[in-house]
Amino acid sequence: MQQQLRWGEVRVRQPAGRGSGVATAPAHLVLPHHLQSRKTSPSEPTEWPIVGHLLSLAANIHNFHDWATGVLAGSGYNFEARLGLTGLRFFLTCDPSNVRHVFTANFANYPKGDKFTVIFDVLGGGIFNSDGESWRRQRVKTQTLLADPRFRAFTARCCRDKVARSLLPFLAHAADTGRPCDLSDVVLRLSFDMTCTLVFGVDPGCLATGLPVVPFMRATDDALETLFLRYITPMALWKLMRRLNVGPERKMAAARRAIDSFVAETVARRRADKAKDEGAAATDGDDDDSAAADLLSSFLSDEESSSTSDEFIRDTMVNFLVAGRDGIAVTLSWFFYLVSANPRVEQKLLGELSLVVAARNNNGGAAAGGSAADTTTSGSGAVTFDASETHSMAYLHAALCESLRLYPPIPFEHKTAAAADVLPSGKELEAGDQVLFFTYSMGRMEGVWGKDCAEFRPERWLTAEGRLRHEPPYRFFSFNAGPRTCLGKQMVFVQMKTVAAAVLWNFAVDVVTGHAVEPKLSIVLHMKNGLAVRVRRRDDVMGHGRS
Ligand code: HEM
Repeated sequence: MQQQLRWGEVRVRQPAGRGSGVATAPAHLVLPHHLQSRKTSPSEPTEWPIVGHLLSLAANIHNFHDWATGVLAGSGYNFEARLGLTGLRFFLTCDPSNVRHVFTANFANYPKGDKFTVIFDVLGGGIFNSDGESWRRQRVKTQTLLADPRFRAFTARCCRDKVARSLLPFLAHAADTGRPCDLSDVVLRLSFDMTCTLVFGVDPGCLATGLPVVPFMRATDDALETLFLRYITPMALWKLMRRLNVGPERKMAAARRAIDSFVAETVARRRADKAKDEGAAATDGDDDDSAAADLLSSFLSDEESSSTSDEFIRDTMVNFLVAGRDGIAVTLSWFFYLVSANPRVEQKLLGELSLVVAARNNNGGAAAGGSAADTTTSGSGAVTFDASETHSMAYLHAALCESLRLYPPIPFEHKTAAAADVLPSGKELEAGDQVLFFTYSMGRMEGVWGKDCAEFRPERWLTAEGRLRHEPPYRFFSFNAGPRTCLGKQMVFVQMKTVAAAVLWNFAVDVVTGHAVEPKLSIVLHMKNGLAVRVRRRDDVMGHGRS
């Protein structure tokens, strides 16, 4: 029987006198270098002639994040992916020393770059999409807006109210009917409503009864989905689709129209309200202390904003929306999934919450900084927690960090070298070389997080005294590192702890048996099949309730 040939091997005629027929010879003996398949370790994908690593990528695309993690683990945290004759190559890394170098030490050599700006055109000239002086100015302004004590108080209040008025009643209804729900959709709607309230001062009502389709939310979903396709499609091709208004680019154009018209209407309304308020204040001779604290209002009340174009305001607000809406939702989805699979952690979280409730009861029923009536029970009779109470919950904080380590909402970061450079791992980069930093993989490397790196173990974030342990951002990279570190980190913990505490205390969350939970291939680490769960009221959970 004729022997099956492997890729990269070729049949050669046996020289006369050594028998007839064909025999196989290693490709490197007969093919030019660029036509040979190459592989230096078993975990490394094979590099085929003409297509490079594309075949391996295509074969593993359904399991991309874990496959890439295996490749990086097997190749010492660094790997160069080459896409054959396209000439494209990407250096993949999850090496903390490379992160520290690129994001901090040699930050100036790694701007977002033109490619990012072109792909993410929906972000306009906003902070995510800018470099240099424009970025620096926007960062200072954003820092000021987010650090304003009025905005912080508004964030805590909005989140607690939304949890009490929408989330807990929704879950109570799901528990009473016993029907499963997609918790990842529920928290995405919650986070979209909260983020729109904080950014625009408008709650679009995505988490209303019946979970309605909200065109503005649908438009942002469509835009994010198309952005990922742009990332993996040759630029000339998606630009052609954009010109012809076909395929995903048609969806993107419609999404942009919907986003732009929502933002334009909201900005116009707010400018009109502001003019009215100023007119009234001039008549009364009174300054308005109760002015709205959302970011758009604060932005417009700034002196300079009267000369700021509507286009720039649109870009700024869309960037805030994109920053806020997915991170919280994605983190909470994975958090509830991990907690439901780890009863030991769940019990420790309930134990920590019991102490808060006991302290509240000793205090006459009032949470610190608020009255008992508006901070402890929602309309459905469920208990909510105030930011002043969740602030001290170190174990809950640690469990959220642990979730962010294993499932970072932004699973990879992309940088292009402006000038030639040598990375600490030894990799020599030329100007224009692209580097992909695999945050998802870094959270799963034994050399970085220890032998138990695959386990969900919040204790790794705590000192022996139970205080939070600081992890440098180049190891815990979920919020980025260096001068472009996430500006929303402090506020998202306030929001996520408020949501997580209320859900955990009032409900037991069980993932529906047989439901396959896996990451989606996207620029954001959503769940591919959602998170089908059943919720039960804690009061009804025998032998599993809180102490
Ligand atoms: C769990 C939730 C969140 C996570 C995991 C997260 C993570 C990140 C990451 C990885 C980046 C770097 C993105 C890049 O440059 O490619 C970033 C940037 C940023 N984040 Fe967040 N983020 C979250 C929530 C928020 C929220 C709620 C806000 C508030 C509006 C926010 C504001 C920002 C801003 C303004 C930047 C840009 C910083 C700059 O380029 O200088 N983030 N975030």
